[in-house]
Formats: sequence, C-alpha cells, structure tokens
Amino acid sequence: MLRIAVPNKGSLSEPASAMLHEAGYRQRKDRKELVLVDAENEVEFFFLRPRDIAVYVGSGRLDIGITGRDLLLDSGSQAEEIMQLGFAGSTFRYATRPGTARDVSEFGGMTVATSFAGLVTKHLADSGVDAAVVHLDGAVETAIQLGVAEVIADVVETGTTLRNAGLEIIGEPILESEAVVIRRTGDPSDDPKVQQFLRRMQGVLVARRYVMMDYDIRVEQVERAVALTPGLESPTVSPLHHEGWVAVRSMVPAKDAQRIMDELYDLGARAILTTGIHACRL
Ligand SMILES: Nc1ncnc2c1ncn2[C@@H]1O[C@H](COP(=O)(O)OP(=O)(O)OP(=O)(O)O)[C@@H](O)[C@H]1O
Ligand SMILES: O=P(O)(O)OC[C@H]1O[C@H](OP(=O)(O)OP(=O)(O)O)[C@H](O)[C@@H]1O
Ligand SMILES: [Mg+2]
Repeated sequence: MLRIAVPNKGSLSEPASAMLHEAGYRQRKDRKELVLVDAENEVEFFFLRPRDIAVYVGSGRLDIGITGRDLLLDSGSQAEEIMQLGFAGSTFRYATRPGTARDVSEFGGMTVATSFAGLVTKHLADSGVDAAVVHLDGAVETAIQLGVAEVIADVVETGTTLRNAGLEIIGEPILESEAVVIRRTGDPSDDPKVQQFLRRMQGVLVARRYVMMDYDIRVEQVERAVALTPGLESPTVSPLHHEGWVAVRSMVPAKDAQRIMDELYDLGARAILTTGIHACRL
C-alpha cells in the first residue's frame, strides 16, 4: 500500500482532496476521519495538519504527501518536492507599516513576527541581517499594531489582508509557493506505485488545463492551422470525404481556446468544436 499524507485543514485541504477525487481515489466523507484505506487503488490516506506533513514524510513514516512549498521549506525536514500541483499559489513576503524600512537590509535590530520562523530565520541569515524572529500561530498582520514586532513575514495571495491591516510589502518575495507532492529526500524515484500516483495527478492537471479541439479545414491551410494548434505531441490530421478538406484534432490550452477558435475561423476552418477532457495519461 502507498501511504499518502493529505492536509486535513486550511487552504490546502479541500483542493487537495478534490484533486485526489478527480484522480480516481476515494476521499473521506467526514472531516473527522483521520485515516482512509482505498483498497481498490492500494493506497492509504492519512489526513494530517498541513504543517506536520513534511515531518512525517521526511522521517520516512509515510511515502509521499501533499503540502505547500513554504511549509516544506519551513519544516527543515529531509523531504523534497517531486511535483507541482498548481493550487494554493501564494508568495511569502515581508511587510511593515509605511516608512519603517525600504528593504530587508534595514531590518537590523527589529523584530519579525511570522508563523514560518524556520524560513524567515534562514532568509534573514542569508541576507546578513541581524533581526529577532518571534513565532506566532496565525493572524500575524495584527502583531505590528499590538507592538509585538515592527515587521511581519507572511503568506500573501491577493494582498487584501495586508491592505486591511495598513501594511505594505517590503522587498522581493522570499518565496513563491504552491501545493506540491513531496517524498523523503533521496528515496528512489522509480518506485512504480509513486510513479503511478504522479501519472494520475498529472492526468488531472492536463485534463484541467487543456481542451480537445476539432475542426475541418482546406488542405492548403493545414500547415497554418496546425501552427495554431500544435498539440502536445502532434495533431491528428484525417482525410474528409469532401475532397480538398481534412479534419484536425488537437489538445489546446483551455485558456486560449476562444482566441484560437477565432483565428482558425479566420483561416477558413469550420465546424470548430471544443470538448472537455475528463482524464488522461500522457
Ligand atoms: N490565502 C491563501 N491563498 C493561497 N494559499 C494560502 C493562503 N493562505 C495559506 N495558504 C497556503 O496554505 C498553506 C498553509 O496551510 P495552513 O493550513 O497551515 O494555513 P491556512 O490555509 O492559512 O489555514 P488556517 O485556517 O489553519 O490558518 C501554505 O502552503 C500557504 O502558502
Ligand atoms: O493576501 P490575502 O489574499 O489576503 O491572503 C493571505 C492571508 O491568508 C492567510 O491567512 P488565513 O486567513 O489563513 O489566517 P491565518 O493568518 O490565521 O493563517 C495568510 O496567512 C494571510 O494572512
Ligand atoms: Mg492561515
């Protein structure tokens, strides 16, 4: 059985379970369930606090896990990223009240409040800045107002929380984060069970990002049309009964589909159809 750690709470939890469900795995119906065996797929899921996942995987107790890159790096565990999952995207940044500092280099002697003390301590040391770090569990934006720190370091998605607290971002992002699959550092990369899991997850990503496009076009225009729809490998081109015409089938990025349909139409393509992809193995 492949033993997989899944976030049980927070921003990572629901999208992780949704993705696993789309990949054909059983998921828990009750949020209080801590362990779930999916016998058919020979997988056992452990629903754990997002912060603890890298610890379990890094110690080798669980084979792989889903967590955030920021949590992985903060934990200092012996675990590494093996796949990006494209959700829970955020940046990790410093912020202060306006006028406090223009750059990280000016944080010397100040206190930085954060829930990611490992990450921040390392970043300050790497930047050669001597600042104190105070660890808080959450809602760190309020720490400045309450006089616990002059600087905070926190997850920023839209920036709304920072704005509402009257804070401004300082310096470049410490890190760009998203949900990732992790394994213990140095574990063999060719474990067939892990490989199968990753192929399934990859299939979900592709099914979410691409649509299938079909169209008919005159033979003389095929090369120009195919340049617009190169597909992942190469488009399928089949003869039509109507002489001088061919049918083309190709995967295109969902976000570009409408623009590509317009451009194909202008090239003379007709019967242009897009259909969703439910699952795939590349
Ligand atoms: N607003 C957000 N947008 C995108 N990702 C986020 C956001 N907040 C947290 N994350 C990501 O979620 C992970 C943190 O998960 P965790 O469950 O510890 O915190 P949380 O989502 O803030 O939940 P909680 O309600 O427990 O504070 C990190 O990888 C972080 O980058
Ligand atoms: O840039 P934004 O879109 O505003 O999102 C970022 C905020 O979301 C998370 O907070 P959460 O609501 O999880 O509270 P927490 O601080 O207690 O973790 C994170 O810690 C930031 O505070
Ligand atoms: Mg939070």
